[in-house]
Amino acid sequence: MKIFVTGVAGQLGHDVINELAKRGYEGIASDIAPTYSGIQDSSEVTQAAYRSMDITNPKAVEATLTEINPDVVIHCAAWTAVDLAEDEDKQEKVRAINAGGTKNIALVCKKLNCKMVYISTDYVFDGQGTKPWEPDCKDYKPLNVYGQTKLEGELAVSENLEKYFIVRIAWVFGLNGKNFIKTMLNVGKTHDSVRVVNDQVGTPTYTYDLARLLVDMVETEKYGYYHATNEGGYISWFDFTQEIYKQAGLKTNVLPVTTAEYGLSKAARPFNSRLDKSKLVANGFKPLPTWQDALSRYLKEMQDNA
Ligand SMILES: NC(=O)C1=CN([C@@H]2O[C@H](COP(=O)(O)OP(=O)(O)OC[C@H]3O[C@@H](n4cnc5c(N)ncnc54)[C@H](OP(=O)(O)O)[C@@H]3O)[C@@H](O)[C@H]2O)C=CC1
Ligand SMILES: Cc1cn([C@H]2C[C@H](O)[C@@H](COP(=O)(O)OP(=O)(O)O[C@H]3O[C@@H](C)C(=O)[C@@H](O)[C@H]3O)O2)c(=O)[nH]c1=O
Repeated sequence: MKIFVTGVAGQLGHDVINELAKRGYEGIASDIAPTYSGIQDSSEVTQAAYRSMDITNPKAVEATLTEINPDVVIHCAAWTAVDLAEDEDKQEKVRAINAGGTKNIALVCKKLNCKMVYISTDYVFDGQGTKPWEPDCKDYKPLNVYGQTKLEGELAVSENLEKYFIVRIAWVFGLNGKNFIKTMLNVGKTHDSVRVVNDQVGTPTYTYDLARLLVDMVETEKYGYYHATNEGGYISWFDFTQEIYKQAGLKTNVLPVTTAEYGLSKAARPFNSRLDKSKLVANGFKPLPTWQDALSRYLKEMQDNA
């Protein structure tokens, strides 16, 4: 199988290419930079075949994908800076990447009759109530520009293709790129205490674990919508921070606050980001390990790469 992966200079794409290499598949890595610009951790992705491609350029997407003619595209590239996406002067670019870029890829996948995986987010929902969101629920109501444009990307895939997987994930952490854990470790080293919201509830996703599931998926024809995060239960960002400091051996005091009390975010975020993952097991896929276990392996991975 030949698999084209976008967003390899980010968290998830990096681990997807490494998972493909581990399993003997031909992975072609892509991002917007002229050459691979992710972490130099001497893993396979640093040596993989690489194609620079701006997903917002339809001609470039058509030419690159047609030349490569992959069996599968795993589309991980996105604009992921949630607060910044709210800025009036950024919104056009955010939409061009998350919605337009995804449509460009979907249209070529249709022509080539190849499978497409689109990675989406808990932020397509409004977070009302406490019931976990099911993957086939259509009550979309994004609260922010990032979520709205990711939803537009989902629709571009589902309206144009039949051979697709739309996989919604949440609260992502991986070696290569920015995430909440890295932010909290930095804050923890310089502050005695930190305020963290305890009214937004979800479950983190470790890119290393998710990459395994995504490759399992593309080996099948079990198309459709899925939710995938680590197991281990639903938690708040406050709970997550407490466990991060505990496992990292930091003594920083974590103070629980409501989103209103925190007051520093530009973008509104869903309170209820609980994702129902039962469809994974129902369709024969192996769930991810617990987030507590994932966090411990991640802290070790970071230490080994320091
Ligand atoms: N991070 C999270 O918490 C979550 C992420 N997701 C989704 O998961 C997927 C993977 O996320 P993650 O790995 O964290 O993302 P990252 O932000 O780490 O990586 C995204 C990559 O896409 C690249 N990119 C941006 N614009 C373009 C473009 N025009 N053409 C080509 N590449 C481009 C970025 O490059 P550059 O940095 O130069 O802009 C970056 O390297 C995304 O679809 C995201 O929406 C879902 C839920 C949570
Ligand atoms: C840094 C910080 C954040 N927070 C809050 C802000 C926010 O509500 C929550 C998480 O902060 P972040 O900035 O990491 O959140 P955010 O960037 O919104 O994370 C989201 O990213 C996108 C890409 C997704 O798709 C989502 O699944 C989710 O992972 O924690 C605190 O309460 N205290 C703090 O010190």
